[in-house]
Amino acid sequence: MNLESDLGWGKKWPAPAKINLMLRIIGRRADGYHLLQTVFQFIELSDWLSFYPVSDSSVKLRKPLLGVAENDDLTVRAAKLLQRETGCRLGVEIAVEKNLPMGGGLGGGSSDAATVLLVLNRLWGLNLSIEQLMALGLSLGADVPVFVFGYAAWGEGVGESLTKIDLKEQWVVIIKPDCHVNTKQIFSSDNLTRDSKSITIDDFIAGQHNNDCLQVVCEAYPQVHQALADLSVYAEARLTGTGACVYALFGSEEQAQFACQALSANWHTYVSRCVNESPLLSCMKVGANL
Ligand SMILES: C[C@](O)(CO)[C@H](O)COP(=O)(O)OP(=O)(O)OC[C@H]1O[C@@H](n2ccc(N)nc2=O)[C@H](O)[C@@H]1O
Ligand SMILES: Nc1ncnc2c1ncn2[C@@H]1O[C@H](COP(=O)(O)OP(=O)(O)OP(=O)(O)O)[C@@H](O)[C@H]1O
Repeated sequence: MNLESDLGWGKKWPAPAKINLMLRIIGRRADGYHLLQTVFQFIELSDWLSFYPVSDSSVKLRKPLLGVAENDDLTVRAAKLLQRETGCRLGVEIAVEKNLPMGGGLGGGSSDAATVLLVLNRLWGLNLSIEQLMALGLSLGADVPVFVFGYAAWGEGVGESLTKIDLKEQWVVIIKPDCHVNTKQIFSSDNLTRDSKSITIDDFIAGQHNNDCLQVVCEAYPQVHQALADLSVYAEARLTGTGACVYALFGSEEQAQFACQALSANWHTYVSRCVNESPLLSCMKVGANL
């Protein structure tokens, strides 16, 4: 193996999805962003990113995503942000294998950005700390910090104040209804609950799983309402983030596959495993021991 591949150039790095196990909106900041209480857990379902050296300081995508201009892509924005912040003059070509549905509430774009921050920090030899990368990530989107943090977390603030939490690692069945939910549109709704009472981690563990975006999302997107109804035949069905994906947790892979198979006649479904440590973090630990 040569030095380039030892470092991780050309290797495939995961950008896993997240689910929100509950989401409460407890206030709103002067800039319009909402103050949340949420619980993040990762799932193994991932996009995969590879990085290739280039001879100049350009940042480019091997193949831009359909419907996303190259310079708007969160991967490109993350790489350019790192260059700006550190003065790094190295460039990169990024290849993205996109598996996570866009506008699904699974945080795919945010996770792609976090993978770029963490992996290029290593490949470009920048030595930024996790805290510095989380702060940079926050400027790209409220969901980016948790993917840099790398552990299941109780999230507060706009989602950036994170406390590690150990959750049961169950199996998850996800339905992706045939619609893209625009996060900004949901957070702008006049009908959104913005004054939920704060709860504690113990309240969540005792069973408070509500998502304050649920009603507004279901009113705007009847498919999401129908997906929740169909999934709740098998287990408690919940919305992740602002949707559109809905999910249910199962104690075993067999139970999850059973529900998934029945639902897949009418819906686009996924089965995956919930994990407390981000698959990216697990991968980076292996890399660090080379
Ligand atoms: C719904 C969640 O996915 C839950 O994890 C996140 O809160 C959303 O995170 P995100 O998609 O990374 O959000 P951003 O890209 O930062 O913001 C998208 C839009 O959502 C709104 N937004 C987002 C997060 C937040 N705490 N309050 C907000 O009001 C803002 O209007 C913003 O214009
Ligand atoms: N690499 C990327 N992957 C996915 N979407 C991206 C990416 N870069 C930019 N975007 C834009 O971000 C939007 C949200 O995509 P994402 O997959 O993160 O959905 P989401 O999980 O619902 O997140 P959000 O809550 O931000 O809407 C997309 O519709 C797309 O326009």
